Parts: sequence; C-alpha cells; structure tokens
Amino acid sequence: MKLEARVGFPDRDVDLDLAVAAGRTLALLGPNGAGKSTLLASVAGLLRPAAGRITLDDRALYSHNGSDDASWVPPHARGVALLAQEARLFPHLSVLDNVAFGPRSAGMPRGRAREVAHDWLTQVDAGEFAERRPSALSGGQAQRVAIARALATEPHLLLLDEPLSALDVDSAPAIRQLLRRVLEGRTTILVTHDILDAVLLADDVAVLEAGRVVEQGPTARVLTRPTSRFAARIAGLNLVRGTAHGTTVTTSTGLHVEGLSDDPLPDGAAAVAVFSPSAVGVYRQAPAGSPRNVVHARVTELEPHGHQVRVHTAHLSADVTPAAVAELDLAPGAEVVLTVKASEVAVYAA
Ligand SMILES: Nc1ncnc2c1ncn2[C@@H]1O[C@H](COP(=O)(O)OP(=O)(O)OP(=O)(O)O)[C@@H](O)[C@H]1O
Repeated sequence: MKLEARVGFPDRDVDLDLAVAAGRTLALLGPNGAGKSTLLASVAGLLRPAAGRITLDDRALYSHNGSDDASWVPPHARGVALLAQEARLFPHLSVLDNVAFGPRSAGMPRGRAREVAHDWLTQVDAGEFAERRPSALSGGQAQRVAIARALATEPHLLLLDEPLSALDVDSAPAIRQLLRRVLEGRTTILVTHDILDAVLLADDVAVLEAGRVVEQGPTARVLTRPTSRFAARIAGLNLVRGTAHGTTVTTSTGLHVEGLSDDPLPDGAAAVAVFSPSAVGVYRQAPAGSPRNVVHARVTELEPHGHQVRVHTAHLSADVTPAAVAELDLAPGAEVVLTVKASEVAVYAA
C-alpha cells in the first residue's frame, strides 16, 4: 500500500511531507533531532500531530483540517507494525507465543495462530528457538523473533527504527540480509544512521534536517547526486552550495567553484558543486599558474580512510597518502590550499 504523510508539530518545529510508494522501502536519514522518530511515531499512532494528514492507500489514519473534525485511527487498528532497536519480546511468553500473539489478537484460532507463528519463525531461521523464553536468546536471535512477530500480523506498512543498531557487529550482517529478503515488495520506512542499510535495504531515501525533508529520491540518485550537505557527507562527497553563473557555483561567502554541468543552469539558480575528496589536491602554497579551483582553508581533523588519510577542513575534505601528510607536515590548525580541477566537479540544480 502507498503511504502519504504530512505531519506538523509547531512546538517541535517539525513540518514533514513525504510518501512511500507501494511495495518500496524508504530510508529516513538525518542528524539527531531532525524529526525521524517524530514521523515514525506519528505514522504508528503513538503521537498525534497538531496538523496534517496520514493515509495508507485511500484510508485516512489521521487527518486534521484546522477545525475539530480530525479522524484518528488507534495504533492497533492501523495495520502498521513497528520494529524497534531492541526486540522488546514479551518475557513471560515463549518465542512461539510471542509470534502467535498478533494473529491471536486479530481473532485467529489458537492452533492456526501457532502454525502461522511456526511458519514465520522458520522463514527467519529461528524455528529452533520456538519453545525458548526470550531471556534465553542472544540479541541477534531476539531480533529475528521480533521480525517474525512483526510480519505475522500481516502489516500493510512496516516501520523499522534503527533495527540493527543494538546488535553486535557479528550478528548485524545476517539480520541485514534477512531484512533484505523479507522487505522485498513490502511498504516500509526504515530509520537508520548507517549508509550500508540505506544502500542494501532501501529503494528510496529521504533526508531530514531540522524538521524538514531536504531531499528525497531513489537511493542511487541521492548518493551519487546529493543536493543536501547531509546526504553528501554520508555519500563521502564534498558539496558546495550557492548560485549558478554558467557552470560556476558561487557561495554566500564569495567562494567560486567551477565544474561541468549536464544541463545548462539559469543564471542565479540554486545549485551545488559536488566532488570527491580523492579529486582534491592539498598544498601548503597555491600552485603557480594553475587553472584549478583554489580554496584556502585550515585543517580541522585528520582521519584514517582506507590506505589514505582524509584531511578535513571546515567545509571540504581531501584524501591524501600518509606520505603526503608527513611531507606537508599536516596537523589540525595547519593552513592549506585545496585545489580541484573543474573536470572533476559536477554542477547541478539543488
Ligand atoms: N517529547 C518531546 N517533546 C517535545 N519536543 C520533542 C520531543 N521529542 C522530540 N522533540 C523535538 O522534536 C524534534 C525532532 O526530534 P526527533 O526525536 O523526531 O528527531 P530524530 O531525527 O528522531 O533524532 P534522533 O536521531 O536523535 O533519534 C527535535 O527538535 C526534538 O528536540
């Protein structure tokens, strides 16, 4: 089913508008406090927006038009399942009864509900734990059971709130693989801080910043041609925002970055210049006679990055070899000149 959600919380300065197409997974990305949990809780029915409208296909789960005639479907009647960071299984029930709980609550006879629970446990490779209590499961095993419990209710919409973040590094990859399998064809919203989750699990990505959706689109597009600084950072790219003049982007502080553009941009249009840290050269003094983009900056941090060292400055990053770090005597506070060839910079509308 297709989800459309417009939710407004003036007291939180949150005003979000997004949609998830039927059968697709949308990853919600954004810094702390961006509004991801607020959106999830609103869709689950745990939080009531001050304004907006939430629909699953044609069914309104919540609507409010400024007067008193709001419609409100309670959480249990929404057909929405929420999977949290921790499995939160009922401690006094066996694993099997945990999974059978949803179908039983929906009126399914006990024997049939247990059969359904068995099927789901088998599908998540947790059949062997059926008779155990949750206290006898590892974190990864418990999360498998929680996935089975969520899916056994046959939800129209699945909400995943950082489902891998509480797992240790050894069990997360297997659960990620499992999610990849079970999310296929299900309408899902996935809140994550992990770029790997977005790449492996999500068809689309929405980036939230300060209570607003700042960009939304297919995952591959957002990660290769980001228009927000947050998306650029998680994609490992430099992004300079400003206005276009030809194929040059000029920032509000007067920095000019020239690049290449597929489509001509109207003069003065909002635009970004995007380039990889590996395309950035680092010098102590401006190289003579260079046609490149040149930016004066100060090193803020050095960070290992594969076999390279990522040199961070206030707005841009560069990847250099460890030998170059030694040769240039780079350290936080060092003044540097960064260069990038126009042919390495993509300029497009933001
Ligand atoms: N219970 C609350 N009462 C009032 N304001 C809140 C409450 N919970 C969150 N907020 C505010 O709402 C805004 C959105 O917060 P939210 O928790 O949705 O962000 P988030 O993207 O989920 O962040 P995180 O990644 O840290 O979980 C923030 O400004 C936050 O301070």
